[in-house]
Amino acid sequence: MRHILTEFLNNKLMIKFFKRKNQKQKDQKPIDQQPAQEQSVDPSVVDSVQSNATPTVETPNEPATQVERSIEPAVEKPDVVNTVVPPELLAQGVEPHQLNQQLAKTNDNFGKKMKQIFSLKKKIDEDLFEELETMLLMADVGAAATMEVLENVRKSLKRSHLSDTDAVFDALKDQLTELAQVVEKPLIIDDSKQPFVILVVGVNGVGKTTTIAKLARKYKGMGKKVMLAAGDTFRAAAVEQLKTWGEREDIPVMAQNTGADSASVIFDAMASAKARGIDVLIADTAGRLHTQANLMQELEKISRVMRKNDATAPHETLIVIDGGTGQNAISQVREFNKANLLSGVVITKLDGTPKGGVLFNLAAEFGIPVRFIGVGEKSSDLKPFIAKDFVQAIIN
Ligand SMILES: Nc1nc2c(ncn2[C@@H]2O[C@H](COP(=O)(O)OP(=O)(O)OP(=O)(O)O)[C@@H](O)[C@H]2O)c(=O)[nH]1
Repeated sequence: MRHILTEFLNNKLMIKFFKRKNQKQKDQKPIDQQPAQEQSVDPSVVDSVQSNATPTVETPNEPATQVERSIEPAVEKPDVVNTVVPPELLAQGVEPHQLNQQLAKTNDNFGKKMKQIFSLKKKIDEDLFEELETMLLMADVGAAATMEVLENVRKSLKRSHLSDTDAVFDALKDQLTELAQVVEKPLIIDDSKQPFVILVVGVNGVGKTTTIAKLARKYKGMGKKVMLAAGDTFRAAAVEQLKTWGEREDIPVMAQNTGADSASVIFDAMASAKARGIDVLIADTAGRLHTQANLMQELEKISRVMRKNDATAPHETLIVIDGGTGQNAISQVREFNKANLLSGVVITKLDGTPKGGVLFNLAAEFGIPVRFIGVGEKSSDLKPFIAKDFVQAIIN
């Protein structure tokens, strides 16, 4: 029901936007009479999306014990944020991180566009709000989130009785942060679960295998005993990929032949993990197409079978989505969420796309915690999601 409403709002807003655009074109003065920046909102951003990275797996190659570090020292870049991470998250390996460079393409759609808009609009009027609405829609924020955020900006301006455009800029940033905070719930490994089981789902090519590798290395680096289960039994290549990677990293991988029952591979892996005192078991699943209902049923079956081993498993069901696919990623979450099994999201490839606004869309529509964001191919490029850092990186 909610997505029908969202689509309706989307259509309504887009129609309104294009009507406005046409009207503006009619009203437009000849280009040479306009200040150069007046063409600030560039619709071409919609088409300027980077294509997905080539779907070959490149596994990380730093030593497993390497602790994740920020890429650049904060002191050299005044824009860079250093978040104070609560001690309980630090204990889980969550560190302050700097994202400005990695999210530069999304920044083009937010920070830069906002600065353009505010450099031209010196008073708060409907025109300013229309420009902001256009900007947010173009940045993949989605209709429902756009309306919610702008409505809250209006309310906060009313409350604070502020009437300068700087206040709008700040209010918009605050509202985007508030929305992103809804999904800021880093994954905490519950040590009382032996093993803590993470089931990883998502369609082919989104970066699932790479994410599993990054997670395994991260937890191993934190001193945990990690095991992988090659539950994608549809494709021999997927099993081989995990096995080769596991051998190289000295991480055990439980696998059976192609065509084996995925639920039984994961069930056996759980039993073996228990016997070997493994702390974290990460189970891969087939890159099932969300349109294939039988594959969804299989996912439900995997969860059911896991519970025979441990009534509380899986302790985390993570969907991996490719941030560069925008609305498509939203549809994937919607489909997978029909079985109501998802407990976390990983958004990959945010470094190669201007579509990072999809995160707000996700937050407004589903509210499922975004556990990690992928901002590069190295294992250290899988970052716990911290809303303030994210917003500061895309609006600075
Ligand atoms: N730039 C960038 N590339 C990434 C990121 N995450 C994954 N990739 C790349 O995306 C490609 C696909 O990743 P895979 O892990 O093979 O994706 P998959 O979902 O397992 O795909 P299948 O093996 O086809 O099921 C690889 O080239 C990865 O290196 C990321 O956060 N940023």
